[in-house]
Amino acid sequence: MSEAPPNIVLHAADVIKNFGGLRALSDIDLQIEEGKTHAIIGPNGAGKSTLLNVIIGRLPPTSGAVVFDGTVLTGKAPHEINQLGISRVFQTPEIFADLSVLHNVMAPAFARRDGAFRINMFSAVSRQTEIREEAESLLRDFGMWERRDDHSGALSRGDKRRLELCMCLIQHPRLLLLDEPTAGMSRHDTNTTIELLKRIKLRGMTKVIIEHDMHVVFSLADKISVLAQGRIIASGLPQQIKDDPRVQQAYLGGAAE
Ligand SMILES: Nc1ncnc2c1ncn2[C@@H]1O[C@H](COP(=O)(O)OP(=O)(O)OP(=O)(O)O)[C@@H](O)[C@H]1O
Repeated sequence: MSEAPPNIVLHAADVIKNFGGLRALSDIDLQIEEGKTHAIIGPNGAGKSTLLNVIIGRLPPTSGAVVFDGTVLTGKAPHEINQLGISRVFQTPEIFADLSVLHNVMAPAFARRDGAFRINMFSAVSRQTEIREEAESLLRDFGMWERRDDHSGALSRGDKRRLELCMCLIQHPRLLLLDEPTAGMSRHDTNTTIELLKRIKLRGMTKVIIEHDMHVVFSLADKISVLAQGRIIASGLPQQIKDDPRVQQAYLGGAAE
């Protein structure tokens, strides 16, 4: 019996991005399978953040298109793309510094995906209880429970990143984009985050992860694409990428870990 073809949830097709005379992305063809963790790696300046910004609508591609679950994202505003089920954890955490940790996690859940706002007080109250319980459970999972009433602006960089991850997860995205999710974390917090991201995977969430830390990449990725000078030079299973001489040449400086 032949295997069913994988469900491609996101497809960046023939994407080119120029900044003036600089070509940051060239002929990108990237397919992300549903339920998988796809890492994008590459040296500094390779175009990883630009690619993520094109996917989430922060940058328009010069040409080409990004399609998410049959919907063309190109031309849509970032909030519309978010409402379709794509969330992103940024390199610099974007949190509400004046709110408590718990309220930060609860806030994104009130922004309904269809943009509607319910005035029915009874459903609003029960919804609020539901959201609070889920936010509390996420904070427990992420080891942030003790800090739930703290002022978010006072958190360490690593804690802000974990907080932002909780803020994404409460939106139940279909696709989670992680831009260096463990940057600024201690090795212990990095390992805790790896374990949590593995658990999210068990819930079937698709993830695209940009990461410099090879320990994180090889702990999490089902598939890896390597960007160098704006082009995808290799795409495959982690072991294939490790063994690929082009990757060792371009990214790992001639010696894979
Ligand atoms: N807004 C911009 N305007 C002009 N050039 C840009 C802009 N954003 C990125 N670039 C350039 O595009 C290229 C790709 O940058 P990008 O930040 O996407 O790389 P990266 O792989 O994410 O790098 P890093 O790992 O250092 O974050 C670089 O040459 C960068 O200088």
